[in-house]
Amino acid sequence: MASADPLKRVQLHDKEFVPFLTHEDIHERVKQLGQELHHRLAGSQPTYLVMLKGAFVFAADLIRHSRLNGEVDFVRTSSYHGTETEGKIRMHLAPSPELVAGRDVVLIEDIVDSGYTMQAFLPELEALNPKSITLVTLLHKPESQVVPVNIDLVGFVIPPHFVVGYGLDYNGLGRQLPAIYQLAQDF
Ligand SMILES: O=P(O)(O)OC[C@H]1O[C@H](OP(=O)(O)OP(=O)(O)O)[C@H](O)[C@@H]1O
Ligand code: HPA
Ligand SMILES: [Mg+2]
Repeated sequence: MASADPLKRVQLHDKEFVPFLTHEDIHERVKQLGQELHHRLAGSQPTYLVMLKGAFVFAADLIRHSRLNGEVDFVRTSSYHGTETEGKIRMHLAPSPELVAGRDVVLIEDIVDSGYTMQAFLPELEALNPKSITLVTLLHKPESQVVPVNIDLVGFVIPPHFVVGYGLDYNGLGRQLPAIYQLAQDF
């Protein structure tokens, strides 16, 4: 995994972030994940369920690389204030039941960190009776995970530092960055 230029730090609100994964690292891995999805779900017309807001950039790339003729739907939850989860998951937008019932659902997350979001959301999704659920996350922080989550595909296993970019935010900022950065004060 190539490391990004250490000189290009970014400032978001009160915090500084240092490069961690380059756009090229991410692009290469997302392409592989798309190909893996293509093989796993060959012959299916899945529903891609995108967890807003964080997963919108990853999902846009992953869906195109998977080359499967599926439908897209969106879910929106939130729980983070600054760099910490509040532990309480708020549901702002629920999935469309008709796009889940009897369908192969590809649930697209940007990150599984504490696991609280998936712990709260997966039972709600299962209650809508999908044919199958394939959980894909770009990033996974196993050392930060508090509750167990069954993840089917992981882009990068990363250390327990707060990250931004490629859809992920710090208090709303940083989602537009093409690369991924880690919180500088963690080093
Ligand atoms: O495993 P967890 O500790 O629950 O963290 C993962 C969740 O946290 C982030 O969402 P957030 O609540 O920040 O909302 P956002 O996607 O709108 O930024 C991220 O997008 C995941 O959905
Ligand atoms: O490290 C993170 N960065 C941004 N959002 C997040 N949501 C959970 N963990 C993170
Ligand atoms: Mg967030």
